[in-house]
Formats: sequence, C-alpha cells, structure tokens
Amino acid sequence: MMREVIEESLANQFRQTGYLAFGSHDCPFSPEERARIRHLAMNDPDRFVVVSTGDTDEAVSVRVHRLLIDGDRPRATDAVLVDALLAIVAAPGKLALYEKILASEPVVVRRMQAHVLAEGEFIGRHRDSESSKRYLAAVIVQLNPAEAGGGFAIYPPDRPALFLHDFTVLVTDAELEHEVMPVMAGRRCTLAFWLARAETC
Ligand SMILES: O=C(O)CCC(=O)C(=O)O
Ligand SMILES: [Fe+2]
Repeated sequence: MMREVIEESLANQFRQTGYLAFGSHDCPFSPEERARIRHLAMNDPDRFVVVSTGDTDEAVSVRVHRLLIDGDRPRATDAVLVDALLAIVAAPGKLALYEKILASEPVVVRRMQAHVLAEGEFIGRHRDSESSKRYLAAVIVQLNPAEAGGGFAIYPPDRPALFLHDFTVLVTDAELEHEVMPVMAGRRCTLAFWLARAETC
C-alpha cells in the first residue's frame, strides 16, 4: 500500500515536471547494483570512443561506451555485458517502476551507453526525442559525480531552467531539452539508457 502511494506520487511528479531525480536515500538501485553497473560499464577504457557531435549536431565532448545500439532492432555490442547490465537496470521490478513513473504500457530499453566526461568536457543542449521518436524517457545512473561542474541542466518549455547536481538516478522525459554543463574538476561517469514502449508485433 505504502509503496503504491509513493509510486503514484512519483508518476504525478513526473507528469507535472517531466523529470524525476532520486537521491541516495530513495535510489531505485542499491549501492551494490550501482557498483556492479560501474564495474561492468566502466572497466575497459578501450571500449570508449571520443564523440564531438551529438545525434542532432549539437556540440559535445564526451567519451562513450556504446552498449546497446538502436536500430530496427536494438543490437548489443557485447551480448554478455549487455545482458548483465540489463539484468540489473531492466529487471522486472525496475521495468514495473519505470512503467509506473511514465504511466505507460510495457516499456523496453532500446539504447544504452556509458559516458565519461573529463575536465572541460560537456554534452550540448538537445532533445532525446530528436534521436528517435520512439523514446519516452532517458534514465541516467550517476556512477561517479564530477567534483565540480558537470551539472545536468533542464530547460522546461514553460518554467525557468533548473540545474541538478546531486542525483543518483535521473529519469527525464525524452521531449525535455537538457544539457550537461562542462566538468570543472574530477570525472563524471554515467550509464544512460532510453525507454520506449514495447512493440506488440
Ligand atoms: O550522461 C548523461 O548525463 C546523459 C547525457 C545525455 O543527455 C544524452 O546522452 O542524451
Ligand atoms: Fe540527452
């Protein structure tokens, strides 16, 4: 009962603001799960490529480890690794939570990648829905926050911009414009994945 009430209020918050930021006390992922995600997604520097243009030509400066590449059917770059990550981030209980938050029918993960932003690096302003109309929302798991800078800026159409720094997990509506501010010190590491409605045929 209590849990249903909490999930209901998460859905209301998401509907009203287009995003949900979890802290360390209400994080949907346990510290062990986040440590495991970090281990799986971040361990091998050779898998990261430097990217300087985003999907919609926005300027970015980020190292990306592509895990699940979207297309007619999402394709894993390393099936074992991606299965291990999906076993955490797309476990039945987690999918049920995303569905509740998005007030959606069954959802699937269509794209997943890890990001590292070193000092001076950033991700320019964009909308994820312009990468694919299918996306309902992005989920960003903070694996290592920057020591300074690297805030996540959201630009709602009808409200002032807001800047999020201390989240563990962030869910943002794919229509919402956002950017990641330049990292001023330290390294910012995240796992990002995108949710779409499951196709029925
Ligand atoms: O790593 C992040 O914080 C998410 C970056 C982002 O907005 C994106 O990849 O679309
Ligand atoms: Fe984005």
